[in-house]
Amino acid sequence: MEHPDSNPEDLNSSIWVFGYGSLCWHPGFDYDKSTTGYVKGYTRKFWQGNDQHRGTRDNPGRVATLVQEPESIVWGRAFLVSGKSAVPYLHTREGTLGGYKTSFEQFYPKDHSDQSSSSEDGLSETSQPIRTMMFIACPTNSMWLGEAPLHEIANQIVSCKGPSGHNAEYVLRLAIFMRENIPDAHVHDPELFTLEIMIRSRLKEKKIPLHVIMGEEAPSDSTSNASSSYQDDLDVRPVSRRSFDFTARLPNKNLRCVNIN
Ligand SMILES: N[C@@H](CCC(=O)N[C@@H](CS)C(=O)NCC(=O)O)C(=O)O
Repeated sequence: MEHPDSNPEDLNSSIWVFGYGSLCWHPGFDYDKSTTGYVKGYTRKFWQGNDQHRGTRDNPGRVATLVQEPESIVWGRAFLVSGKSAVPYLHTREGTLGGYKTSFEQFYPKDHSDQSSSSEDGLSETSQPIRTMMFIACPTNSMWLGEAPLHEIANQIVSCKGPSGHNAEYVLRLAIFMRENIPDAHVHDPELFTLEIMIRSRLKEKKIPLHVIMGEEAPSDSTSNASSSYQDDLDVRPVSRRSFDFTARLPNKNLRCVNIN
């Protein structure tokens, strides 16, 4: 892990940013291209508290961070950003408001190879690893919640919501993104998908309709049938694996606390 002091980002040049939480399905900034892939030596945990997007000061939600784990990898999505507004936006969203710190790691595109690649942005048929900036929550930040049994984390997530929506939406959309875009996603991150099952089960027990959690309109058939059974199948239309149509299908909502201008 490199630290930014040795490599201040030059706002006039392009930079790759790695996302592994809401950035996968809700980047919130313009980018030139993006691709899926992974970083090595980390595991994804829902150990960072959040009262700006998915919780409140009195009832903070849990969002993703990375914890170092030598033999693990974390799949996510990298973005090539060149605009001057993306990096300041991310520092505000992730750093100032989210308690995350900047670090730099090697990102391995899903089609990477150790062969040399001449492309200027590092992406080509046989892409080499790419140096990316990412945002990681450290245990010393004021919102850190840390480790807890997964069932307790599931209970907390199901009971939290904030200005950007329900905490359960945050986890479910990440799980859906991974399942739809990462090969064998469940193999690489069993904890994410176990948490997804726990959350879905608790929502079903509480009879909380998924469209409410996901901030979507009620499915058309549920309005016609008053006694409709619990809607536990997300209206997830087939997504193209080519260009992340996934994000195009999300309800168009800006992060209320941070507006990119
Ligand atoms: N840094 C991680 C996590 C980012 C993240 O989830 N940040 C939260 C808290 S600051 C956020 O922006 N949430 C927006 C939302 O929940 O819609 C990533 O690369 O995706």
